[in-house]
Amino acid sequence: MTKSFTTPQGGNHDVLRDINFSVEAGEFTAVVGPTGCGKSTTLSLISGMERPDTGEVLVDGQLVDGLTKDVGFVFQADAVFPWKTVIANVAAGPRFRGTPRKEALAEAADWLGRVGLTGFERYHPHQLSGGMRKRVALAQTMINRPRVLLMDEPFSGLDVQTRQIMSDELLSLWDVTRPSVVFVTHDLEEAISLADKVVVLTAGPATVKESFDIDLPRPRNPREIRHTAEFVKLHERIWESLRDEVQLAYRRTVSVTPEAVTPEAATAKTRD
Ligand SMILES: Nc1ncnc2c1ncn2[C@@H]1O[C@H](COP(=O)(O)OP(=O)(O)OP(=O)(O)O)[C@@H](O)[C@H]1O
Repeated sequence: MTKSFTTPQGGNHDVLRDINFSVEAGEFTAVVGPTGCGKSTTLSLISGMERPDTGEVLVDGQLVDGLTKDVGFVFQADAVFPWKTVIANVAAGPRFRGTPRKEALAEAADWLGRVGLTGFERYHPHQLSGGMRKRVALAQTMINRPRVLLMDEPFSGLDVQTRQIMSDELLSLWDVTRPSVVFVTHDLEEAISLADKVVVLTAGPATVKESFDIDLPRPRNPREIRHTAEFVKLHERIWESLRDEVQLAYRRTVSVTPEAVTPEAATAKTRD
């Protein structure tokens, strides 16, 4: 698929160019690429929030044409309702679909147990730590049992230890309903430790540069697997592919002068 946006100057900014990859049912795919290359845009197209200019997104062979309940989304920012209690946040999806209140709350309590938040049902999100709010967001999404789970840097903003604990918990939750996952991250170690496949995107316009199978054993402890020789070898191979794109994207940002601030101008400048 291809996607362009109109720039504030009225020009055309090609964000995705012939991007093409598939995720098998129940597969965990991580997408890495330099900053600003089009990763979030890719997720918006898969979710149906945005439409591609050319090409199409298929989920289970069905054309994606707008948001569906089969696709769940966890963003960088916590998408929880600040005025609702933790349990009401998690019960929101089933309630919205018409599940009776008592049943929805029982189901929500169950999911809160799975993410280690039993006892915090009556708290409000601002009374929780960042890691706990992420757990609420995960339970809020997983309770809907999406067949496809899209995650956009879900653990950014958390400290390193909490991030690793959340990775661990994510894999345990994923095991419960086994959705197909597309997980966008800047962190290559995080990508390898979680995924079955890592897709490397080029500096924008994004296209798939290479795709790597991660044949590390499961069940996996994402904290411990990082110290194995197989992990280090995979990291070296994938970083080799990603490094050039990161450097290209970086050179573009530093070569943009105040009079050449449009993305097209920046691209033209670095490609001279
Ligand atoms: N709605 C929009 N209108 C105009 N331009 C947009 C829009 N959405 C994204 N862009 C542009 O598309 C490019 C890719 O953005 P995107 O957020 O997809 O990148 P990303 O790889 O997720 O970035 P990061 O890693 O920094 O989060 C950026 O240059 C951005 O400015």
